[in-house]
Amino acid sequence: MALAAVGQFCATSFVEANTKICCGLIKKAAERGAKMLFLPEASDFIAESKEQALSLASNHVFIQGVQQAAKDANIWVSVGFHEQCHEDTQRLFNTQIVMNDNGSVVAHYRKIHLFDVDIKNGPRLMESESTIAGDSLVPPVKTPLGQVGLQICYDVRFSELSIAQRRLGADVLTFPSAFTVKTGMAHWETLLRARAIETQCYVMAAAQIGQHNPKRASYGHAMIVDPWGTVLGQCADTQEGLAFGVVDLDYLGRIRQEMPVMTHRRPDQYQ
Ligand SMILES: O=C(O)CNC(=O)[C@H](CS)NC(=O)CCC(=O)C(=O)O
Repeated sequence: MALAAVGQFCATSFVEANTKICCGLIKKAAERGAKMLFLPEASDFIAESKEQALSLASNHVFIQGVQQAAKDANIWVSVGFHEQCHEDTQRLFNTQIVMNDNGSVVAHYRKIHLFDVDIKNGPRLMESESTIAGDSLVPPVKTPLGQVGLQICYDVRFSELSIAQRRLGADVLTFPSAFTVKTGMAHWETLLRARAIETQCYVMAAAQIGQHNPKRASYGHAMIVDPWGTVLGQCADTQEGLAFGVVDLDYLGRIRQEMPVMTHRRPDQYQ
């Protein structure tokens, strides 16, 4: 059994300020006894324009700061950030990394589903204009919580990816996010709990919250869901903070044994 934490805050275009907030959350999570902390998607910054994002991504203080904080606090950390691409200098990857309690990166995933949507009365976001889609599913990585499968935000809507992670051995699914307020109100908790229930995995959903800039706001409600679909912890509605939950792999094993949905699947019928 190990304690996990998810973080929630409002990133702006000030990379140093965002770094400081993340390092503070890392320290607090470790002081409370968490073995691993999950931070949101795009924790390094939320930019106001594509041009600003490209210029901010050249600043490497964020990852270095988070690595040092993880090492100092002796805690594993998952975090989302914008990653530069050497072949394409006009777009960035939307990336999640997992680092161990020494600050060394042990897993690296680039978001494969891009959020290109245009909803009546907002939001309209065209992620592919500024982001390069990743092209590989990353096998789960061994952590103090168990095997953690990496996905990001909008990926949560594509259940095939979660099923694939479960097949590869995931105990925990992670969705660092910056959900829009409108889609978050309608879908966020339902999607996360559905992924937890159908895969029988813990779900760690760190989230951005609040008004990042005049054009952009996020829903928040960072939460931890257990493999039965119970919400173990959820961040307060309006502020920066942490939520905690115990990951119990014996409980997870019992749920999988009592209702072995993975062995009941009939891919012969669905494909
Ligand atoms: O823009 C950045 O810098 C970081 N990237 C994001 O915040 C991404 C792309 S715009 N947001 C989402 O995927 C929201 C998904 C969502 O809200 C839903 O699925 O309903």
